[in-house]
Parts: sequence; structure tokens; C-alpha cells
Amino acid sequence: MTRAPVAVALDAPELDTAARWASLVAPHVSTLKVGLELYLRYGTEAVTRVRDAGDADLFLDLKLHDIPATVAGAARSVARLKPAYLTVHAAGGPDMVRAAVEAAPDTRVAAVTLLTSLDDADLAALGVAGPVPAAVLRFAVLAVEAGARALVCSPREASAVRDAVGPDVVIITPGVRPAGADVQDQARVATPESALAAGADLVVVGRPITRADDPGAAAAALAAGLRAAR
Ligand SMILES: O=C(O)c1cc(=O)[nH]c(=O)n1[C@@H]1O[C@H](COP(=O)(O)O)[C@@H](O)[C@H]1O
Repeated sequence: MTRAPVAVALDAPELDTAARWASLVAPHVSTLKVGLELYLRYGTEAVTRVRDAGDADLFLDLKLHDIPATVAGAARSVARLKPAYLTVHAAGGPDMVRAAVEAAPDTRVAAVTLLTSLDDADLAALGVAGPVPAAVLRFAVLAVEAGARALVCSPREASAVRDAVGPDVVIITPGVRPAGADVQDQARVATPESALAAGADLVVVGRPITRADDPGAAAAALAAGLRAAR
């Protein structure tokens, strides 16, 4: 059975916990995501342990955002780990995105458009021209023109982003919640089924799976829901 196009966000303070989650969910999902919480504490050991725990693609979510030379150096530092995906912030600008792409040729650099925790009021307060869907499209197109082969946006923008960037760019959507689940700090959310229907290739789900009583069962249920919807 093919595994569901889901990246489980292994956001835990302890590597043992993340490795346990990885082994429970990996039979059901395509991708395991190591983010800042784990990587800043454990470094490359986090990647090695998660890989050993679960056979799945590795998504390294470091959200790099700095001047181009610094991001190139950072991307080079982790490129040897050969993650399937590495995130950078599109807001760093096209030169920065290009620097990451060139420094990590064997990895799909994924440009984060606008964090899924932000809404129109946040954009106004930050002085970023909105509304959200227009800003996401702007960042998406700039990042793809700079060489990004993957984009991160919320499911709500996925369809417009797909129309703008074509079929070859991988669209990744966090801000995903099964119907009725607590949205927590996410502002722009949708269900996993509607994210895929809108054109997402990979949905990112963290707490609804990892904080469930049985993360393996939660991942299996989510995967089954996606299969049924397709
Ligand atoms: O790059 C990401 O993965 C990301 C981008 C974004 O805009 N929003 C977002 O939530 N994420 C990540 O996706 C995961 C969402 O986790 P949950 O809210 O627990 O499902 C976290 O690991 C976030 O760091």
C-alpha cells in the first residue's frame, strides 16, 4: 500500500520521543519532518536517529532566512545530509532563495511563503501588502523564479499557487487539521482532504498526530481518510 502524502512534524523536546513517533507513524506516511526544536538541540544526530527509526523521506525544516552568503553556507552545511526537502523563507528574497538552491543541489529547496500562523491583521501590522492570498502568490512566484522547486503555503492558497506555478513545483501545506481538531496557533487551516483537493502534494501534520494517545493509529486514520477521499 502506498503511504499517504503526509509529512509528520516531529516537534518534540527529546529525541527519544521524536524517534518513537517516527517509528509509529512511518508505516503510514511518506515523510518525516525534523524542525528547529529537534535540530537546534541535537543537530545531525536528530536526522540520523529519525532516519533509523522510520523509513521515509526526510524533510529538514530549518526555515533559513539571512543574507545570501550566510544562507548558502548554512545550506551547504546540511546538504551533505541529503534531506529530500529543506525550507527557507521566501521573504529573504530571490537572491537568498537562489543561493540555497545552488548550495544544496540534491535537495528540493522549499520556500515558505507566509507562515500559516499569520492572517490579514498580522500583515497589516507588519506593513506587508496584503491580503494574504495576494502576498502568498507574490512570494511563491518570486521563489520559483529564483529556482525553488517546492513551496510552503496554507491549503487555502494551494489552488491559486498551483495555477500560478504549474505542475512541477511541489506544494507543501501545513495548517492542516482533521475536521473538528483544535487549530492551536494556526490561523489558516483546512482538512487534509481539502488540501489535497486544492492541489497540495504533501500535507504537514504535527500535533493532531503526535499528541494523540496513539500516534500510529492517528497517522493510519488520517492516511485512510485521504485514500477514501481520492
Ligand atoms: O515550514 C513548515 O513546515 C511550516 C510552515 C508554516 O507556514 N506553518 C507551519 O506550521 N509549518 C510547520 O508545520 C508544522 C505544523 O505543526 P502542527 O501545527 O502541530 O500541525 C510545524 O512543525 C511548523 O513548524
